[in-house]
Amino acid sequence: MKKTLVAPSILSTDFAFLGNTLTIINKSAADWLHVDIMDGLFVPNLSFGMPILKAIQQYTSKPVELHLMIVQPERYLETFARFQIQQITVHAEACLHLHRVVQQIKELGCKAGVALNPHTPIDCLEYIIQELDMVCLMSVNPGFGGQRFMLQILDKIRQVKALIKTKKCAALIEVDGGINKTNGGEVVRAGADAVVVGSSIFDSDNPREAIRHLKEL
Ligand SMILES: O=C(CO)[C@@H](O)[C@H](O)COP(=O)(O)O
Repeated sequence: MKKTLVAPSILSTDFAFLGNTLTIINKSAADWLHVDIMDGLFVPNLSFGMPILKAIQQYTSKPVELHLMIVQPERYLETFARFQIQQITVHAEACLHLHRVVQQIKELGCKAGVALNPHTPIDCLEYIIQELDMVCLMSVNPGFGGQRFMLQILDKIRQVKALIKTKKCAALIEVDGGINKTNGGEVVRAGADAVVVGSSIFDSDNPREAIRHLKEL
């Protein structure tokens, strides 16, 4: 049976022990590392920038997905791509010309993902989904870890799944925010290929085991 792809979000880890956390993730069944970059404008929070990203790259053995919660992310794509990032995910709401940004990401040799805030309808994907490696559906308002999963996103997952089928394309569906072992099964049954999980992994006594359980969703 197909296993769920699991991307631990390091937003809710203790940064004083970032090296230890990365070692745990390296030894786990996690499929990639989800790294949230926030600008304090697109979302009401700041996370981290290039120095931390450099440190992450030195210690992780997992592919890295950068989730850019920043306005006009095209300003930083080249700089980010230098960190051997596997995928860059930008918000449709934050790009003036989404298609151009997706092209730029691909020209830089990275996979391209587009994230949608919970309230954003999926219409904006219709003429671009064929070119995407991934659609990231936010199931919380972006900016903070530890929030409650928004149930209405289950329907949105089904809608994107149907769009992918209609367009006969290969984009994966990633769902991000408030996911745990209790609600995760429903998220996967609705059509998610990948889940981004922060608190439920890093608040547990055994993050490696928590990741293993999520893979069985
Ligand atoms: O992007 C975000 C929040 O903005 C997410 O990646 C969260 O960091 C996931 O953490 P939990 O909701 O699982 O705590």
